[in-house]
Amino acid sequence: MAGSKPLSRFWEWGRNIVCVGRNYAEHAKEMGSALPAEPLFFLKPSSAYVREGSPIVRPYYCRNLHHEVELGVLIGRRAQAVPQDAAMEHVAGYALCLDMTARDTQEQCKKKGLPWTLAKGFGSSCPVSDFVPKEKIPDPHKLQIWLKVNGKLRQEGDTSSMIFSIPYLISYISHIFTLEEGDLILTGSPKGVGSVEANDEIEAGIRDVVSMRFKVVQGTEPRSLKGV
Ligand SMILES: CC(=O)CC(=O)C(=O)O
Ligand SMILES: [Mg+2]
Repeated sequence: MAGSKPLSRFWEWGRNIVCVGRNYAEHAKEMGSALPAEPLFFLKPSSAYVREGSPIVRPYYCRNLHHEVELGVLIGRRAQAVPQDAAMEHVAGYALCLDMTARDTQEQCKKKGLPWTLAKGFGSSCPVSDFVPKEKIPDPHKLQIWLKVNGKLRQEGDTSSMIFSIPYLISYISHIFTLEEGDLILTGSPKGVGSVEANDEIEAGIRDVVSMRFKVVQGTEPRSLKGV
């Protein structure tokens, strides 16, 4: 049961993972997407979580797995239709997160007008760092987030460049559905997203706060699905 586990192990709670897309202008540009007038968001299942020590598994149907480094905001208190000026009272803390994306699958989904679940919601699509209590981050809009693949810097972004601020996102989402204690909001990726292959090592961090490492492995097609 969710309430019996400490919030610092939020990945064990089985709560919602709410992802915001196109929240950095330069990332929207590199994807050839228009800037959103209102937040775009989608969900990952809670079984998408993966922690350091376990690998990121590239889905068998994916030929182009992309990394997206994002700041995660952990909800500490139920938020239902909260105004922006009260939104931060519902935050317990933060985590560094990856929104792993099967980019080729996503392109197909976009073309066919299908949801992004196959592209964004596969097992291990949400690697997360240790929990960082909010007292350790006086201003979440003044953080540098970065990501390296095999030691080479691929992404470096400043959370001050978000199009929609954290209070705006919490308020906006909480007017659509109730955010529960243990829910995590991924706030969107800065520019520099790119491919990873099996055996690559991803290292990512929030400068001076937290970092994490993950290995990528290739998933195999389940026998039972062959020919379906
Ligand atoms: C184009 C995307 O995949 C949107 C997204 O996830 C983002 O972080 O931006
Ligand atoms: Mg993303």
